[in-house]
Amino acid sequence: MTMIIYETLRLYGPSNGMMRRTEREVQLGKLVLPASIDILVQNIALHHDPHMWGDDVHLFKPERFAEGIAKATNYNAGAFCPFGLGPRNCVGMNFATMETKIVLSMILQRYTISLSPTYVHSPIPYITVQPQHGIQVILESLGNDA
Ligand code: HEM
Repeated sequence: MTMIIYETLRLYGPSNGMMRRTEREVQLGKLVLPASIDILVQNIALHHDPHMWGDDVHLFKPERFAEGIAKATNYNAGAFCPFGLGPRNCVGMNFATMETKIVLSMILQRYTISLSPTYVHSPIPYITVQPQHGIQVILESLGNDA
């Protein structure tokens, strides 16, 4: 389940960028950034970069995390940052991950989930990344009272 959550956050994490401000002039690769400018660091771009993830970057492959985040990112700490990075990263990270696991476990004990034929795959950035037309799913009861 952890691998599925990671891969979902990689491809469709709600955050598509983090704001930062330069305190002083800094060199970033070939770029020289002046002091006091705002930068939008697009984690969504890092998560979709084939140089980091390979040619299958756009495929939903939870197994890429089978040996952990470090291995999946080839030990590049910045390549996977759905909750941001550094001292101002998301304070809700552990809560959100635990909540996701609890909710999924509760649903999967009672139902199977499949996508409805009416579902149209169209994630769009609108403050957060969202499914443009919603996510229509079909829940089928497993017939137990778990
Ligand atoms: C899947 C769920 C979530 C994702 C992907 C997410 C992602 C993020 C990201 C990318 C940032 C910016 C971090 C940075 O600038 O480096 C952030 C900040 C923050 N998040 Fe979340 N978040 C999630 C859930 C939550 C929840 C459930 C809470 C509260 C219970 C929360 C509270 C915060 C707060 C307070 C900040 C600001 C931290 C600061 O500026 O020091 N987040 N989150």
